[in-house]
Amino acid sequence: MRLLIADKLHPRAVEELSALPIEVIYEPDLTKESLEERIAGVGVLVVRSTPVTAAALEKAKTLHLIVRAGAEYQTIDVRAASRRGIYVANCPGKNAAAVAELVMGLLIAVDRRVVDAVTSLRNGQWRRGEYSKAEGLLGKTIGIAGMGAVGREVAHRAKAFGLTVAGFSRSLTPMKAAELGVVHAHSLEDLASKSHILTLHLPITERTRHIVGKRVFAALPPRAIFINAARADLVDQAAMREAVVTRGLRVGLDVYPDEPRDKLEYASDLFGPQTPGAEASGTWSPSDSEGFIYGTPHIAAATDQSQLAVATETVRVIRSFLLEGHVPNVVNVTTTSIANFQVVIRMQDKIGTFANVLSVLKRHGINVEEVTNSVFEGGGASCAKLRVVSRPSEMCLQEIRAFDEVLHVDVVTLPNLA
Ligand SMILES: NC(=O)c1ccc[n+]([C@@H]2O[C@H](COP(=O)([O-])OP(=O)(O)OC[C@H]3O[C@@H](n4cnc5c(N)ncnc54)[C@H](O)[C@@H]3O)[C@@H](O)[C@H]2O)c1
Ligand SMILES: O=C(O)[C@H](O)COP(=O)(O)O
Repeated sequence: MRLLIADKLHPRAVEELSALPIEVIYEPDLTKESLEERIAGVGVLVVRSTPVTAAALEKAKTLHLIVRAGAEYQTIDVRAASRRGIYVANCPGKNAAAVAELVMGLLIAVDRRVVDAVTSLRNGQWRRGEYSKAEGLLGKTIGIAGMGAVGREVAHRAKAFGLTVAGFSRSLTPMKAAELGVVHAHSLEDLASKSHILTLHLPITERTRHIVGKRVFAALPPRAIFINAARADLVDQAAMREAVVTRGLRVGLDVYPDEPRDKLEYASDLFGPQTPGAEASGTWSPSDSEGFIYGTPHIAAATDQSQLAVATETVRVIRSFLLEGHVPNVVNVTTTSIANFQVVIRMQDKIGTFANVLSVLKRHGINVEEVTNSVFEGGGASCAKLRVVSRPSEMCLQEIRAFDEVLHVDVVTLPNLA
């Protein structure tokens, strides 16, 4: 089987994967288009940001597994993969600490205007008076939108800074919030109204796209700090820029709607003065009463520690798939079965017995949802458990029992766990 790594992956993981019984091809510079040309004949695919499209999957006749070496999997057409029976897995939480570290870095950088202070020193200035004007963080409230892996890491660090933490998340109940030691918010606007600092750690979905707009910015107090190291499309960019001008919003970003891929240039007016008509010169820096935007070029997850953790998890997923047939962190296998009954069949472990049983079920119109088969020591007998939607009739069971190799047949009703 062939394993294609279509993005940069920590060298230690590439080395470990090469020790597995699989041919490893490392092509870190593949793009959406070139992946389409290289995917034929591949059994396992590893990607980070390289998109995996339905068109590529059309050509992936031998593909079994796609591993996204990162937190999310929006860059993969999971529906198209599911239609072809291809497993998709990710590496949840493995880069959370790195993202939280950058969030804290952006927070302090914004509050103290660190970037401008350094730029000023680089220009041979000593503007101690100007850069001594800062608000401080102690005792303020940080609102965390999305209390998943990253959100929790941010909460942990924020508490160490003497901040009160408030949280809003899909499954965060008041009781859960109390357990985590955070103030519960019932909506994003409620969170903003409770916070001096708002940081986003939500995934991008149909429900979260542009979830942060005018109303959320209006609910924040003047001169609030807003951090987005999650996804740019969570935010109405025009509303954010307007809040910088009208409410003195101070912003720290790691993600952008128009991030360049495969280019080293990024011409943007985001980091200069936001007031319409204001002159953007190389020496412009915001005053202590003005809103502004700081940014990093999508580097939140990019520490060596985090890349190694993600790569190690990638190896674990692939090793488990290859050696145990089990896919950890799989995201596209249904977790709710529609099966209502389990047919338990003990039989002699002989060629054709199982096929005979299946052909009887087929003749009686019984759809098998799941199958497990255990072979007993010595290899003489096996026990198959077939989960089915409808109860097989007595006649169907008698036909199965009639095979000489079938030792015992039973039907049990599955518990309804819903
Ligand atoms: N800048 C980077 O390099 C970088 C790195 C890692 C992750 N990220 C981004 O950060 C996001 C968070 O990462 P994570 O690892 O914490 O993910 P996660 O899945 O662990 O957490 C996401 C949280 O959002 C909540 N959520 C989902 N939909 C919601 C909704 N409609 N309303 C309210 N809450 C909702 C979930 O319940 C969960 O608690 C990722 O989705 C990714 O977009 C960015
Ligand atoms: O989703 C993620 O894990 C981050 O955005 C990091 O993406 P990257 O692996 O492409 O750096």
